[in-house]
Amino acid sequence: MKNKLQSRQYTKTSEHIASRKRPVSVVKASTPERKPVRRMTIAPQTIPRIQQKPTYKDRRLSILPRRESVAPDLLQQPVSKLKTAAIPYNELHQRIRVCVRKRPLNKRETLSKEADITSIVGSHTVELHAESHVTNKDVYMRTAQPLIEYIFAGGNGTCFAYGQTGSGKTHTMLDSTDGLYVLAAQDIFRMLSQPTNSHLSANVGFYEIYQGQLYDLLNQRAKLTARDDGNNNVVIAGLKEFAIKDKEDLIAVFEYGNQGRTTGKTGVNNKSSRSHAVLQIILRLKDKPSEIHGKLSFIDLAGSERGVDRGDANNKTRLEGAEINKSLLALKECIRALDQDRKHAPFRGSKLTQVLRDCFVGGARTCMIATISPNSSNAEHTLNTLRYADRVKQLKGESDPRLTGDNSTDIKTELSTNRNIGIREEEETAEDGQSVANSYTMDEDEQVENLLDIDFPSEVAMNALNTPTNNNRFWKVSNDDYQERLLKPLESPPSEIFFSNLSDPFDSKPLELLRKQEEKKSKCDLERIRKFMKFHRRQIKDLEDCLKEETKLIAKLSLAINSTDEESQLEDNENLKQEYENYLNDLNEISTRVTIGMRMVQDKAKSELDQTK
Ligand SMILES: Nc1ncnc2c1ncn2[C@@H]1O[C@H](COP(=O)(O)OP(=O)(O)OP(=O)(O)O)[C@@H](O)[C@H]1O
Repeated sequence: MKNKLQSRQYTKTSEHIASRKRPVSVVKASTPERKPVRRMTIAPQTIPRIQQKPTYKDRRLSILPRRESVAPDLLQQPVSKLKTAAIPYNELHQRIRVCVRKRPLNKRETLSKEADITSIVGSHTVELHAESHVTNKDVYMRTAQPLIEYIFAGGNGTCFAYGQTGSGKTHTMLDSTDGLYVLAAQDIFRMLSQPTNSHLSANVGFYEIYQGQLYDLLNQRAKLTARDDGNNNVVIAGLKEFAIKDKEDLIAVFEYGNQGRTTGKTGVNNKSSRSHAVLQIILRLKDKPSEIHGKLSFIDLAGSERGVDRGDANNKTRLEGAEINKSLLALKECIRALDQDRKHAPFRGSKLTQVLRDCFVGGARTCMIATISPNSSNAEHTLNTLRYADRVKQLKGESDPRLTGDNSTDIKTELSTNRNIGIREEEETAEDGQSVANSYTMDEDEQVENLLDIDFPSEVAMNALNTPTNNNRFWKVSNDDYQERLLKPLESPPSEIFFSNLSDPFDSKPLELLRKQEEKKSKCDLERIRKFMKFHRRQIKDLEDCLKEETKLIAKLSLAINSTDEESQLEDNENLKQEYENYLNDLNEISTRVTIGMRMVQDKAKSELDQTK
């Protein structure tokens, strides 16, 4: 492979490849002794009920063919044939597709006799609910493959995996044997070999977002900047691309870049991604290589995690975890804004959302793969992921006939009309923001709390996995019949049952537990007040930090202005322009943080007020 690389366009980087025997920045976490993990156990008597309970079957849920029923040679066919053979045509016209994928129980979970409790989770708004026997190839057929034709028609496609740590995101997206990117490459090169596409060539770029900074994984981790090209497209300035001629080239380049990816060991995953990775396959016009014809991005998000998932993690891992959660919160905030049809979505809230912006707005096609773990101790994570998936699926735009299954619309025409459509990305103002998102100085517990607890109200929450909670935000029911069918059987034991290891679950004495719960309530009130005060203090501190940062920004810009020669050379002007642009970008980010923080206080205060009434 190396020879092949050297003989082709990789000669420039062959030294890098040769010199990089070890990953450049692999986080070498110590192998900590695992602390006992608080497990959520589900009382055995609830499990048969869960399994018997029929899944809520949604009309829109299309069940993936089982592995054995997928024609083995399906992938050998041209995509256009597949369009009619395996995938309904209108799927190409869906703006956002959502798939939920469950991984099998792992060895540790099997050994500790954890049950697979997710077989009943039917997320009724997603296109695909992939059980654990489903292969990457199967998932590919229903998610990324419909995007291939779209990028050849000149569009942008994005496929991203979201889920808790250890739930199978990397396995799905970036496995070097049958990750979605490998399967996509097969189809892309098959399409490229057709005479109609002889004017196109394929390139690859690969970068990661680590601790709020972009790093080029194919260029010695050079720092990168995300910019807007003025047409609502995100451009990663300085990203190094490599021309690729076949699938093997792509795998080689990927593996080279992947050595530089930041990974680390957590309590849940021995090789946990500590960064968000973005692999892009870019189609360019051969006679005008500066122009992008179409682009397909595979995004392997770092997993959401709680303190307990990190095991006995060192400080660095904890900080990484906090940053990961923060960026995922910012993503959630954008999805929320889009869903509420707000004029501005806070895409500048984090680097991740800046980069992901063009897969949610404009004419892009996006597919989200929500990965979930099957075991009971991850049930809350699982629910959270499902709520996320559900909310993404319900994004506005689906009702737009151009984005649903209007077969009469030619993809190319649609693309040209869609190109300039898009929600303008700007920082949100206090008036239109309705945020619960991030705060840059939240401690990690608070961040996790926000990520997991303040959530989208969703019907998905009404499945059997829902842990009973005092907070009834998730239990909004519009339809009596629905409540009758789904909620009633879930009138369940008190939440302690789900959180404590009962020696004999059949002797759980629910009445006694209820009494204890009542006793605890008065104590909780005081705790709650203290918790809120702590949260508020942190918000104030964050606000102060933001103001300090703004003052520094102005000082820096003044310095640049003062040191610019009045009869300036062209170069000086260029520098000043760049300085001013940086200043405005930074200011935007800080303002978003301030707005989000203030909104967060407002939301939380409101909810406290409701609870104290
Ligand atoms: N569908 C699957 N079938 C078989 N094994 C799987 C599947 N999904 C995940 N695994 C295995 O589970 C482990 C964790 O998966 P992976 O690293 O992909 O998780 P992740 O979601 O990317 O985690 P993190 O966010 O911590 O990076 C790996 O050993 C992987 O091989």
